[in-house]
Amino acid sequence: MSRAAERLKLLINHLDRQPAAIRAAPTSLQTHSYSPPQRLRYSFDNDLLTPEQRLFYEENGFILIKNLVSDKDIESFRKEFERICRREVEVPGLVVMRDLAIAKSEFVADQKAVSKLQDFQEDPELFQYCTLPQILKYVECFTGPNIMAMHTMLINKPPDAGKKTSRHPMHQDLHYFPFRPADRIVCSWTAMEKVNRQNGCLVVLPGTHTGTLQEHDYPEWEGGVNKMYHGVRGYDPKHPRVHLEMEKGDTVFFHPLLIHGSGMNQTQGFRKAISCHYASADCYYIDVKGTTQENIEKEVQDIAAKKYALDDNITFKDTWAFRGRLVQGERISL
Ligand SMILES: CCCC(=O)SCCNC(=O)CCNC(=O)[C@H](O)C(C)(C)COP(=O)(O)OP(=O)(O)OC[C@H]1O[C@@H](n2cnc3c(N)ncnc32)[C@H](O)[C@@H]1OP(=O)(O)O
Ligand SMILES: Nc1ncnc2c1ncn2[C@@H]1O[C@H](COP(=O)(O)OP(=O)(O)OP(=O)(O)O)[C@@H](O)[C@H]1O
Ligand SMILES: O=C(O)CCC(=O)C(=O)O
Ligand SMILES: [Fe+2]
Ligand SMILES: [Mg+2]
Repeated sequence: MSRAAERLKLLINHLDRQPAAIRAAPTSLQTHSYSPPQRLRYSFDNDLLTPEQRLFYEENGFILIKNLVSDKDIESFRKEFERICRREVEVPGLVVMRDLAIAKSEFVADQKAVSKLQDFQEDPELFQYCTLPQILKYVECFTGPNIMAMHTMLINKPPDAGKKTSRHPMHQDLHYFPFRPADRIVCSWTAMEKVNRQNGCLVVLPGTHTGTLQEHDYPEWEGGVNKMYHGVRGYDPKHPRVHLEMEKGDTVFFHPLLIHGSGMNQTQGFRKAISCHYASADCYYIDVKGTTQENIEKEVQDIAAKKYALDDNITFKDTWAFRGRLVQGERISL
């Protein structure tokens, strides 16, 4: 048995030997030196993840699966992306985002101007990504059997125009989400081509998923920051980080509290990735009033009011409830 498997077995055996009363809650029986072992809190066992993989996710907050999405599927996402850029298809609700440096310039050809598509739930070709059975099998390990696709993106990180605006500041995705519990939310992010340090791969701070949601603000960057690209306040660049270099089709699953971002694209190519945030259908909405998420709620409501041409009464919760789509099991509270 591998070391990880042994540790996992020990953890479970040790836990199962504890009296229920001690396992359940701190009581006067417990001394201060006794710290009860934790059950594996971040993942379920559905015979897919190996003990090593579960432990890795528990400790690091992400897991990388090689070669999970076929070239054929990726080519179909790429073709659809190009059709959208050429305006051959119109997708209800789709947000087409341009990089700050490009949005403010008049001289860039249209296809190259798109840095991100968001909310492609009404595009059957792209939404195919969110329903791929091999992805959902992994997602189920974190969400359980009833699964909602809550947030969809195709990211086309442009060559940096010289102002470092192609960077994505370090952040926790949970900052954007008014639903909980965090442990039943997971992002899948698939490289549509080779991604490396040169073209701005994902950068993660391993283990940060065990912390709490931090305050987010626009970082004070000289060249500016894209709309809604908030970063964790007081980011410490000395914190150990891991660059996730990936091949086409490789997929990383990560926890919504994991601090991550991406560096600038120093190549001439457009670095492409497709992603979906999933949540258990029995997650519940929260009110973010009085929390660190108030600033993003306000920005989202201002944009949504314009986008959907509604009055300003659209709630943060509603913006999520009508974008979310059931992809497995039954729709419950989201
Ligand atoms: C887990 C989730 C994590 C994340 O989602 S992090 C990223 C979140 N990002 C988003 O949600 C996308 C935000 N972007 C958008 O909604 C749209 O791109 C945005 C900003 C509304 C602009 O869209 P449109 O209105 O269609 O574009 P437009 O060309 O008419 O521009 C209107 C005004 O917005 C400005 N703009 C456009 N893209 C920008 C950018 N990237 N950064 C900052 N400002 C930007 C643009 O210059 C224009 O401003 P002005 O009216 O000329 O002063
Ligand atoms: N003040 C900040 N607040 C939030 N995130 C930041 C801040 N400064 C840098 N980052 C983010 O930290 C990550 C690392 O950025 P940085 O450009 O330093 O290195 P890199 O591009 O990942 O690697 P390399 O050392 O190869 O250039 C990127 O995601 C970047 O957007
Ligand atoms: O693809 C990237 O650069 C990271 C995108 C990201 O983390 C996000 O949009 O939340
Ligand atoms: Fe993110
Ligand atoms: Mg860099």
